[in-house]
Amino acid sequence: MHTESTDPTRQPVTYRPIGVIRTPFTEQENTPIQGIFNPACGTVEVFPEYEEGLLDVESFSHLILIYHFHRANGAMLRQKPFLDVQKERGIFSIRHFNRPNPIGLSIVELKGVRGTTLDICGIDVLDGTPLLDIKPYVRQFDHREEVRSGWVDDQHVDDIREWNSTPEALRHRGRVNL
Ligand SMILES: C[S@@+](CC[C@H](N)C(=O)[O-])C[C@H]1O[C@@H](n2cnc3c(N)ncnc32)[C@H](O)[C@@H]1O
Repeated sequence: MHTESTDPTRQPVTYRPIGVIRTPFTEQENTPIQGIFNPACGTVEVFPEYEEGLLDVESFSHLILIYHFHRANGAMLRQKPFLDVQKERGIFSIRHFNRPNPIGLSIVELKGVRGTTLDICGIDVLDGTPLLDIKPYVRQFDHREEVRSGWVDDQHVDDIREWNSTPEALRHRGRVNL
């Protein structure tokens, strides 16, 4: 999938983690497929050199965490998503961790700030996931009233929390492709 090129737009990009996400999850199969499914809590441990960047973070109820799927195991361009096991979808239409650049994002609830440790809930990542960035979730920027959700709408899933407790969801609990 990688193309050797001198084209400046195709050069590798390197980031250093700003911290690590601590969660109760050690196996992919047992990790929530989206944080909204499960109120699981954990912590974000920001490395000390970034402490100043946490100024004012405590005034937000929700944060967007951007991280590296460090246990991804290969890039794919098509996958069957969790909610639609019959049909493959393009990787950029689903949230699978095996992506060309294994970057994930989670909107989490911020419960408290203790120095460089953030207490969070609604997390869907493995323990030890390297954190790349934190952004505030801002209702005025991030919420949209009228949205289309592509193949997810086709599954007639209006409230994903309700779907999550159906027998169908329980049967597919081991699949983690959404
Ligand atoms: C479907 S992804 C969704 C993550 C994120 N909310 C998103 O939309 O980008 C969540 C799944 O990724 C897997 N996962 C979580 N953390 C991971 C990591 N650090 N490396 C590899 N896979 C991970 C787990 O199986 C989890 O159920």
